[in-house]
Amino acid sequence: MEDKSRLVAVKTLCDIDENKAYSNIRLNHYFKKYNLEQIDRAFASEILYGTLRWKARIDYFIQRFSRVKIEKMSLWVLNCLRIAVYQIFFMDKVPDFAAVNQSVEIVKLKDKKSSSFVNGVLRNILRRRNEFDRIDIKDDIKRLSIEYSHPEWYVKKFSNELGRDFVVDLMKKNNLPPSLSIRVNTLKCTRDELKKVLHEKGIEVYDGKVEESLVLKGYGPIEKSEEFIKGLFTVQDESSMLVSRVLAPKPGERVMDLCSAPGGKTTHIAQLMKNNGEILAFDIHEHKLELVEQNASRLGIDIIRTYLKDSSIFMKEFENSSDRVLVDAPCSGLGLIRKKPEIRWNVTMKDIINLQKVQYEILKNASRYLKINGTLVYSTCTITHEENEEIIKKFLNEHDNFELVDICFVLPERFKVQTCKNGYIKLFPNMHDVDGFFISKLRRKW
Ligand SMILES: C[S@@+](CC[C@H](N)C(=O)[O-])C[C@H]1O[C@@H](n2cnc3c(N)ncnc32)[C@H](O)[C@@H]1O
Repeated sequence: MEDKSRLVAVKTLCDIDENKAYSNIRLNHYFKKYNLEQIDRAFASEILYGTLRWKARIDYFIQRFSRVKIEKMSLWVLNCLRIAVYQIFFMDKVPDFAAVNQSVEIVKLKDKKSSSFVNGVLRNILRRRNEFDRIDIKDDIKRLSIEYSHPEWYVKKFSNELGRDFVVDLMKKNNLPPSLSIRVNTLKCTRDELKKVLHEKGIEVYDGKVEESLVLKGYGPIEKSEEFIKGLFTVQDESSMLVSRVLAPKPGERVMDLCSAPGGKTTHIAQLMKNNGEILAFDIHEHKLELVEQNASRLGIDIIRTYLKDSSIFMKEFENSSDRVLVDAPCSGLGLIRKKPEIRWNVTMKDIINLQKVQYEILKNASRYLKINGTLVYSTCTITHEENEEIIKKFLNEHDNFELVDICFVLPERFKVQTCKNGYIKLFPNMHDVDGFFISKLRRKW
């Protein structure tokens, strides 16, 4: 089997469909297993992420040309069809015959007798390729769901909450691969210094919207670069960088980060504290806490102590002890659809409702670890009001010793939306060109 890239894409797609696996983790697993070169990794990633993004649209088209219902196909067969359709309609440089033949070859690896079926459907599709844009659905929500390849519940929910035009714009943005932002490790160098070094290496690099961010275009495997290994930067989205800025920790303070892994914000907090003070970093997963430690060590940070704990259970020993507490809560992740397109297919409304419970418990506990006048930041990488505004509203109803605090002055101009003076912001990829995020800041009054 020559074509390992496409094979890796099909295997990863099947893992995601079968086990709700994370795309990046499975992809890396197969990259190593099949020993893929950089160029093949890039090709596999493009096919995988593109297919995931356009899955509903691709499936709709496949169904039109197949007598067998999609639900009746094996995942192996279906994903071989999907990647071929993606290549035919979304990748200019792939010849049709290569897309078709390679999928037929991959099907044979597991299911020889289905190869003629796959060949037939794909040849049919090629003959009537001009019909790809035809969507014969009257219902507006259902049609948008196919046209922009998002689940119906998503289109319905956010059309109601944010308006139809906004959601169309959001879905368009969700379907575009984002640029890569990195956070300069200001403990080791300045933004200008790192920019110069990367520029000299031929990387297209620009100042980002946050003080310590750089945005890279057309980058390679940046995490293998000498600068990364030396700890001069961390890969982090700009909206995520704003969280630690809103927390605004100072050198010498004690900060608790209750959901810390893999440490993006924890290490940023350490940076803002000039590696002076104390950060207690909690998480429920041991293997993820190891990442916090590895990241801290690479970045030259030594004020972080990790704790394997369930933050939804109150820890009496930390009561009234901290200047600042961060709750970067586990959430549905719907703000990250650009980077992890599978999230849209894996999350359900039931998940969102279930997450509310743990989010609220962690926030409630967090409030008890603060000293009087202490700062509490609650953030998520999702855009649902259930996991954001509703949590804060309930918290304030039950905690009259807390108030929301104006955060406008810490935000770069571009992010100053109306609500920031009321103590919170919600960021959207289509409005702010960053991951979708919610950030709120509270103060303990007494
Ligand atoms: C949004 S991620 C945190 C990202 C992290 N703050 C960063 O910037 O790199 C949420 C984290 O919460 C952890 N988590 C989930 N439930 C938890 C719980 N009950 N107690 C502590 N951590 C939990 C997850 O393992 C995950 O690492």
